[in-house]
Amino acid sequence: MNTILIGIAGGTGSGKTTLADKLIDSFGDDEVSILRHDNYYKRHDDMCYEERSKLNYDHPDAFDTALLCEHICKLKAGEQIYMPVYDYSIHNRSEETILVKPAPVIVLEGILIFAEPSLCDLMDIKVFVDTDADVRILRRIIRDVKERGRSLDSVITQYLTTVKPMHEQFVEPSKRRADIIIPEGGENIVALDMLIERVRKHLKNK
Ligand SMILES: Nc1ncnc2c1ncn2[C@@H]1O[C@H](COP(=O)(O)OP(=O)(O)O)[C@@H](O)[C@H]1O
Ligand SMILES: Nc1ccn([C@@H]2O[C@H](COP(=O)(O)O)[C@@H](O)[C@H]2O)c(=O)n1
Repeated sequence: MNTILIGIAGGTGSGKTTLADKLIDSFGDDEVSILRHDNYYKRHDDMCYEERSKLNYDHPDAFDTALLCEHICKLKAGEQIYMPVYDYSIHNRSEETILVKPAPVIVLEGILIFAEPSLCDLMDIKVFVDTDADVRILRRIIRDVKERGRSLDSVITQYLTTVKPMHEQFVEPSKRRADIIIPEGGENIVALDMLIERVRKHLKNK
C-alpha cells in the first residue's frame, strides 16, 4: 500500500484536533487512520497524582516518540498497531489501547511533532495550525476545566510555568518546518477543503 503521513501541528488550543477530526470525518476508516502524539505521553506509574500534575508536559522528552515512530513504520508496512490512550484527568496513560489499522492516509496530530526530526522525516505533508496565543489560552481554559478535570488556578499556573515557555522554545520555531500554515484550524473551511482534495487525489492514485 502506498501510504502518506499528514502531520498536523500547532500550539495548544490552536484547533489541531478539530481540523484532524473534520478531515478524517470526510473519509472512511479504511481510507484514513489517525494517530495522536498525546497518546504517547510517557507512563508515570511510579509517581502519585500530585507529583504527576507538576511535570512538564510541553517538552519533547515528555513523549515516547520512539514508540510512535515504530508504530508509524509498522502501519506504513501494512501492519496494525495498538495505540496507547492517554487520560489527562489522571496525568497518565489509561489501561485501554485503540486498534489502528493500516490505511493509505495516516493523520498524526500533536503540539510537538515538528520539533522531532525523527517524526518529521516520516511525514509527507506538514500542516501547522496557527492561532493567536490569547485565543488559544482562552480555549484551553474552557476545555481543561470542562473536559480535563482542571481548576482555573491550575490551568493558569501550568500555562505560565511550562506551556508558554515551551511553546516559545519548541512549538513556534517548529512552524518553519511546515509546508502549509493554516490560520484558526478547524473552522477554516477553505483550508479544510484543500486538504480533503489532496487526500482524495492520493486515494485515487494509490
Ligand atoms: N475555530 C474555532 N473557533 C472556536 N472554537 C474552536 C475553534 N477551533 C477549535 N475550537 C475549540 O477550542 C478548543 C480547542 O480546540 P482543539 O481542536 O482541541 O485544539 P488543539 O487540539 O489544537 O488543542 C475545543 O474546545 C474546540 O471546540
Ligand atoms: N497530563 C497532561 C498531559 C498534557 N497536558 C497538556 O496537553 C497539551 C497538549 O494537548 P492539546 O490538545 O492542547 O494540543 C499540552 O500543552 C500539555 O500541557 C496536560 O495539561 N496534562
